[in-house]
Amino acid sequence: MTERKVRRVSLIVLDSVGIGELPDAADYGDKGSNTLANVAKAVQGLNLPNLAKLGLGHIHPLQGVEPMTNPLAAYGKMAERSMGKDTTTGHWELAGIILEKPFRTYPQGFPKEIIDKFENRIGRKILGNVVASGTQIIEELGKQHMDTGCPIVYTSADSVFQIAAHEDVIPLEELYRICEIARQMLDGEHKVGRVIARPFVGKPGSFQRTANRHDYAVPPPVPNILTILQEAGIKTMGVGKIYDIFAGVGISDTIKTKDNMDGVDKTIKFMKDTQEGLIFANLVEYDSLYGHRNDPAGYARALEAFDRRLPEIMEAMLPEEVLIITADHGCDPTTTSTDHSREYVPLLVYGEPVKGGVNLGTRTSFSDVAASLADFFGVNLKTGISFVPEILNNPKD
Ligand SMILES: O=P(O)(O)O[C@H]1O[C@H](CO)[C@@H](O)[C@H]1O
Ligand SMILES: [Mn+2]
Ligand SMILES: [Mn+2]
Repeated sequence: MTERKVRRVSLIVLDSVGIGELPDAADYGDKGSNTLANVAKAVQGLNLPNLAKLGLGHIHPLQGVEPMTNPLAAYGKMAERSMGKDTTTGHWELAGIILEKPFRTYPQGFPKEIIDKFENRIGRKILGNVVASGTQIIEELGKQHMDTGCPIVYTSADSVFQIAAHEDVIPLEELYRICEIARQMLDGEHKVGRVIARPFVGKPGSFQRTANRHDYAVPPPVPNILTILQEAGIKTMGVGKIYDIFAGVGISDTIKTKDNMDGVDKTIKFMKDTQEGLIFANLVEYDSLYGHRNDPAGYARALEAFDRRLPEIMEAMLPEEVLIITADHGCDPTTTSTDHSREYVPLLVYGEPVKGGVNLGTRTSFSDVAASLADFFGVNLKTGISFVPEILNNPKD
């Protein structure tokens, strides 16, 4: 057991904010993807003065983001070691879980025997069973769904079984129940990463998805850094999707969010209310509203909105606190693909305990974050390489 070095760590995941193709990106159809750099180019330069001050411009050339002299944070980028590019795999690796076997995906839809069994169990036929973008598939099949009462099943490049239904046709309660049936069924050989309820409202031509989305994840392997911290009596607080991504395992407290700015508000609320532990936040809109929807201008605005809130987050920090800003995969909105991209993620580590300006280089796994959390909190974890020795101010040894 090492010595505890900080009181609190705030770990903020900017969902899908990748920073350049991984060496094996071509295997995933993602050659040339670079979410941050391509968004910056598409809008002729990003206005991110606060992230620039931390050192974002040192990680990769980004139009409009200068590499400042004396950056306040230690900076680098991380490769994903697990074979995947989905949210679950990315977050689990940040928590020290390396998936040897990727979650199974269904580029041709789900096998007949699964669909037959599912239809029998829920007492309704289904529509779709294809790879699709969620907003497009409800436009395409929404009317037929309303006429027949058949839910729409679709998947993506991620390991997901998504069920879309109009809230007036299949009430939420029933939608959640049929998702639980799917979750139960999709085990063993067909253990998909997530079953997702995708309710929507409105009329044909103007359907809108609602905030009643619900994710049913497979529970993560243990131990991981969250369960280890919890067992050591260190509180773990999830903001936004974190609780769902870990199926609640290793999460002491959780708070839901409406959007990115609410995610920042709730993160700051935890920072004000709790004096110690890990605050683990996910800001999902980069991915859900802009990355998957191929909207670089919206993506840029959302990055700039976060940047404007960064000083508030920094002010809420304790003297013995470290802020880590990173991501879970890419989702380049400038490529034709509407799916995630296999990318490096940025790494910024800031706070009084940390030496600014240290180049943390190219890390071989996201699990270096977990190893560093273990190091900061003085607990043991066997995965990843801690960057704490490289950045700690006045190590007490
Ligand atoms: O296109 P929509 O429905 O937003 O779905 C996207 O969101 C899913 C889960 O985050 C991904 O697998 C992708 O399919
Ligand atoms: Mn994600
Ligand atoms: Mn996504």
